[in-house]
Amino acid sequence: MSIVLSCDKLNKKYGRTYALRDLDIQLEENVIYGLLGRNGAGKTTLLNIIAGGIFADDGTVEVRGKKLGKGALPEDFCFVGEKNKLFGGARLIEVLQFAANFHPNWDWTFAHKLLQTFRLDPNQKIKQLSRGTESLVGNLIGLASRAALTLFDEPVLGLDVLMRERFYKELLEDYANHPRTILLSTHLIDEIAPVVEQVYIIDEGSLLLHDEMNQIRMAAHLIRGHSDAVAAFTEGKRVLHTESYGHGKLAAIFQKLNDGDRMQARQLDITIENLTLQKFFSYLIEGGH
Ligand SMILES: Nc1ncnc2c1ncn2[C@@H]1O[C@H](COP(=O)(O)OP(=O)(O)OP(=O)(O)O)[C@@H](O)[C@H]1O
Repeated sequence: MSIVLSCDKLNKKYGRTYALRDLDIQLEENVIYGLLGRNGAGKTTLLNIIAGGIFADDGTVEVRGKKLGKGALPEDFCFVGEKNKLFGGARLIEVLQFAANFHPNWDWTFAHKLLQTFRLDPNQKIKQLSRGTESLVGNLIGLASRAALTLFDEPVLGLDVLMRERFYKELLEDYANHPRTILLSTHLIDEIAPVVEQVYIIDEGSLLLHDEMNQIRMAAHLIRGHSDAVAAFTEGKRVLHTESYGHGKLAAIFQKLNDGDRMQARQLDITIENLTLQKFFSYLIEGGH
């Protein structure tokens, strides 16, 4: 598969704080990625560097094998930022007409459908929109642009459940017909689990994990049983977190289990459950360094 975007050893410091530290990220063609990290992990900094809004102190960004110069934008690219800088005095339709000029694959039929789906009035002035509605305008542009590389920073922040669901549905349906590279940065981890194919998890500006969602699903487990049994079962496995209760213990592990492991679990009277992505993320951040 070909690489669309490659960030190599990105560093960005604000005073003494590292916003990014030796961060490597590679995005392949036609994959939906999740970019996960707690507050201040460096997600927005990374996206802003790719989008040319700020400069890295060190490291490179390459788009389709070509180094991105200072201030240059990737070709056929759309960045939907957390704070949309849309023109307050303009009407929504004017903003869409402006955006359409920048995106060679812009689809007006899809844009009009999204106006209805997101219940947006094309004649309304941007400054009259609520915060959530303004996010929807950004999301509409991100989807209708059909850019080969689309980055969304917290796209569902401030949206109600119905609109969040509509956004994910539209994204998945359109992606199925028009595959492209999409990266979604978000806090709402369990919500994006069914949407994304791969995740990058960053913490304190560094990469903690890059994996396919399917691999995570197959390897993230919660083990429960007698303390000695859990200790015996988890020996040699990657343990992210343990907790004791009475004579019992639970352990969060990140390890694919084979038939032998499952037989051992039965013999030791141990139960195995799948971890949600949210739980896996918390345990990984707390103890997985
Ligand atoms: N302009 C700035 N001046 C000083 N420090 C900054 C600036 N922008 C970001 N930082 C710091 O850099 C680090 C990374 O911030 P960033 O906004 O990239 O994180 P984030 O993962 O997007 O967080 P959130 O999910 O809360 O939006 C944080 O410690 C933040 O305080």
